[in-house]
Amino acid sequence: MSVIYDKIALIGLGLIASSMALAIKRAGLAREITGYARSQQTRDIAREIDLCTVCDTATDAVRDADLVVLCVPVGAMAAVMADIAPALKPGATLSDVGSVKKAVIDAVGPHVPAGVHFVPAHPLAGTEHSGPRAGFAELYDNRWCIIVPADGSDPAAVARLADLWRGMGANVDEMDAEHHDLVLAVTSHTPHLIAYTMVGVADDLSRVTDSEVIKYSAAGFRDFTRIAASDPTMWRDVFLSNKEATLEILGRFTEELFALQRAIRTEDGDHLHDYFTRTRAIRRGIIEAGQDTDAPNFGRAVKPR
Ligand SMILES: NC(=O)C1=CN([C@@H]2O[C@H](COP(=O)(O)OP(=O)(O)OC[C@H]3O[C@@H](n4cnc5c(N)ncnc54)[C@H](O)[C@@H]3O)[C@@H](O)[C@H]2O)C=CC1
Ligand SMILES: O=C(O)C(=O)Cc1ccc(O)cc1
Repeated sequence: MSVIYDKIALIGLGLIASSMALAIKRAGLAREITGYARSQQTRDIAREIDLCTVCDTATDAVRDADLVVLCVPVGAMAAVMADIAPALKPGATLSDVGSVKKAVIDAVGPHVPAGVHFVPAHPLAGTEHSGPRAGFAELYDNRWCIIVPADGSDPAAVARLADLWRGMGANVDEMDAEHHDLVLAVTSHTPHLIAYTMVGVADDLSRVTDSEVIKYSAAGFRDFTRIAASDPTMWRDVFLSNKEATLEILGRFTEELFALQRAIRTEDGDHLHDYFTRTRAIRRGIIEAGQDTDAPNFGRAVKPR
């Protein structure tokens, strides 16, 4: 791989940015990587692990950068952008990795100076861990990165960012923001909410079940607890900023749940059997289509020890 951007600036040095820095270095995709995080502690850790050139202000990090990537929680993107906007180099590309796209485009877009190319993106890869120590170079290998070109995005800037993500190991697709947010509400956001709920229910019952919930956790519940350990700030922001699509999917989810609840109450075994037969076919279809790669879901990646 060869250099795609001379200088890349990563704002927010958590799981996603640190994995980007390691994947960029692995493939030699940039000559220089700078980074900034709000907390002194995070900057100190990033320096200690030699992640990138860590700056004490966001404006120092983005100065002269050819690509700036916002890697902060979705709700923090607008404020960060307002701070760095005057320091962006004309002709630079600005991107982000937020889990929601329409709200980010609406919040960040108005701050983007003329002459800066805004190309939002979202890598469909992550874990429940946070912070600069959580990153690993393989996180994006064989995962999807969805690029969501804003209206009037420069095709050359889009193609260059796609090359960067491919260089980091990802497969790249394009989608519009609204469609992205609906697809992610189904595949990621609502499942996270269900996991949070299930773990909350188990916790509410803990007086009755004592420690048995943990002791006898089968794989399904263990996955729920893993997901429910994800960063609370990040997920608060995801739900508040993908409100419409999440509520739409939750509405459908509760309708189906009530139908299953009724089938159990009325002992309608045919309903249950038909439903589970249908869902099994969906799972098998995913496997036959080769969509289920080494990890059973895109968030299953585990940091190699
Ligand atoms: N964690 C995951 O599995 C995935 C997360 N994302 C998205 O990536 C973004 C970053 O997530 P992670 O790296 O997981 O989070 P993280 O919690 O590991 O890191 C976030 C970083 O942003 C910094 N930060 C927070 N607020 C800030 C502010 N106002 N100004 C400057 N820095 C600030 C924090 O200090 C931290 O360094 C989020 O927008 C999230 O939606 C996308 C794909 C997967
Ligand atoms: O850890 C998991 O299971 C995930 O689902 C990771 C993840 C979280 C948020 C995203 O926007 C994309 C991927």
